[in-house]
Order: sequence, then structure tokens, then C-alpha cells
Amino acid sequence: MLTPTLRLMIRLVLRRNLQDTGVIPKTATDNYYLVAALESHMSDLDEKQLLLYAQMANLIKMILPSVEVDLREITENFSKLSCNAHSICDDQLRPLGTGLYPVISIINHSCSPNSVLVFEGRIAVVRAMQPIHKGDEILISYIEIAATTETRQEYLKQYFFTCSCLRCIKNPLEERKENAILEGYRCKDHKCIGYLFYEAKEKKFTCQVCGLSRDEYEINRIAKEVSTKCASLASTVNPSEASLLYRNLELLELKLFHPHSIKLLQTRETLLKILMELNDWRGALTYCWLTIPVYQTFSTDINAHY
Ligand SMILES: C[S@@+](CC[C@H](N)C(=O)[O-])C[C@H]1O[C@@H](n2cnc3c(N)ncnc32)[C@H](O)[C@@H]1O
Repeated sequence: MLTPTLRLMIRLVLRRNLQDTGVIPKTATDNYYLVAALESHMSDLDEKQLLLYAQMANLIKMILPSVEVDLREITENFSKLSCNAHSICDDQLRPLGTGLYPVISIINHSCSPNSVLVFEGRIAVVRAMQPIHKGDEILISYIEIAATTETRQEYLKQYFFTCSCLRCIKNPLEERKENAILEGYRCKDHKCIGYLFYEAKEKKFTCQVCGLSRDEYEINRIAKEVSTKCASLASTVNPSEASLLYRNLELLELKLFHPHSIKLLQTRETLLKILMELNDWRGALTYCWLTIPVYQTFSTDINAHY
């Protein structure tokens, strides 16, 4: 089966061919489709990526033997596609394919964006997530924003730039705070959403908001239970059974992780998908609401929340 990117590339090659032979007219946006960004990025591609693109270009030559195919141009275009195309998802967030939208392609990235790209069918819609003042740049995130700076920079390598948004250039203390929320533990007082720093000398994790501590032994014990539960989930295929097991995992993770941690978010997002599969829309909506505060935290100033 052809990948969405390959299918899109075949359509672009055929379109270009039909235009070059005068069968269909050229349009004003044609040149824009694959020139946005990446003109200088070919030299940045690592060998493995270049080889993959070259192999895919060869595949197109085999699929379209009667069409004149410029291998270098197609290799370059694959690379441009990877920077400019977007995955189209349905309203249940299932990937439907890949789309190239000339106007959307000019929107830059931020790890704390003011807008989000969503799809209504095949129509791409950019929605503001907060008031945007006249003259402000509209920014979306190309990647999952519930991730540490290190992980986000890793994800962004495929777009050939180093992000320097406010979230990426914060000071070491702010960085530690964000990591303690995303990958750390929750406060002993479940009403407090403070973040915990590890104190090696005393082998304890102390909440930086209320001052309560959790000892390392207790944390390790629950962490072990969580990983045992996660391992037992791998063999589950039945959605009803999976929903029960994931709810148990969620309850256990709630005792361990920060309420806005990536681990808890992932468990809740999995539960959301399972509940949609079970047509339990009320349950799915509840989990949808539970994921929102995590994203709110990172699309605005983190200090406003903790
Ligand atoms: C979809 S295009 C965005 C539009 C592009 N800046 C342009 O002028 O056509 C993606 C490319 O834009 C650049 N880009 C996007 N966001 C950026 C950011 N926050 N900092 C630096 N470069 C960025 C990168 O080169 C990336 O590969």
C-alpha cells in the first residue's frame, strides 16, 4: 500500500506533467506549492533521509513508467513536502492522509502557539486559541507540545530549524520546573498542583509550592506498580477490557505523577480513543476535558498556572 506522502507526490508529479504538456493550465499557486521553505535544506539532509527520498523517487519512476520523472527534483520535493505538508485527521483524530495547503505552509512554528490547525473534512482551519493582537504573528505547533524542550527540539529536527520561542529559551530554573511538571511527580497533598524537585541528600521529592515532601522509597514503589500494569496492557485487544485496565492504570498514575504529566496525559488520550471506539461519547468527552488543562499550560505563560 502506498503511503499518503507517496500518493501526494504521485499526484503532484502527474499534475506537473499534465501542466508541462499543456493538458491542464498552470495556476497562480503552483510555484508556491513546493517552494515554501527548504530551498537551502538539501545540504542539511542526513544521508539516511536522502537515501530514503531517493528510493521513494525511484519507486515513483517505476509506478509511472510513461511519465518523464526528474529523480533529483522528486528527491528535493519529498524533502520540501516533509517540511510543508500536514497530516489530515478526522474528527476522531484518526489520520486520513497528507495534505499540502499553500496558505497554511507559510505559518511558522512555536512551542507555545497562539493558534491551532484543525481539519473539518479536508478543509484546513486555523483557529485562534487566545486573543491575537493586530500585527502579532500567527503561530501553530508542528509537533506535540506536551513534551520537554529536549524532546521538542528532537522532533523539530525534521523541519531543519532550532526553535527559539520563549518556551525553548527559558532559564535553567524554569526548565527544571517545566520538566518537573511534564515528567515529575505529584504533591503529597492532592489538592495542590505544585511541582516536586528531588533533594538527593534527603532522598525525597519536595513540592516547590507547599513544601510537603514524598520519600523516594514510596515513589519507587508506585512507579514499579505502574510499570507492571503497563506491561500487562500490551496483550489487551478487547476495547471493553482495555477501558477497564486503562482506568485502573489512570488511578494508579494519579497517585504518582503530576496531574499535568505526559504519562497521565497519554493514558487519558488512550482512554479517550478507546471510549470513542466503544461509542461511549459521554465518557470520551470527560476525558477530552481532562486533557485540556495540560495544553492550556503550555500554550500560555507557565508561570500563570503554578
Ligand atoms: C511550513 S514552513 C513555514 C513557512 C516558512 N517560514 C516560509 O517562509 O515559507 C516550515 C519551515 O519554516 C521555518 N520555520 C518555521 N517555524 C520556525 C521557527 N519558529 N523558527 C525558525 N524557522 C522556522 C523552517 O525552515 C521550517 O522548515
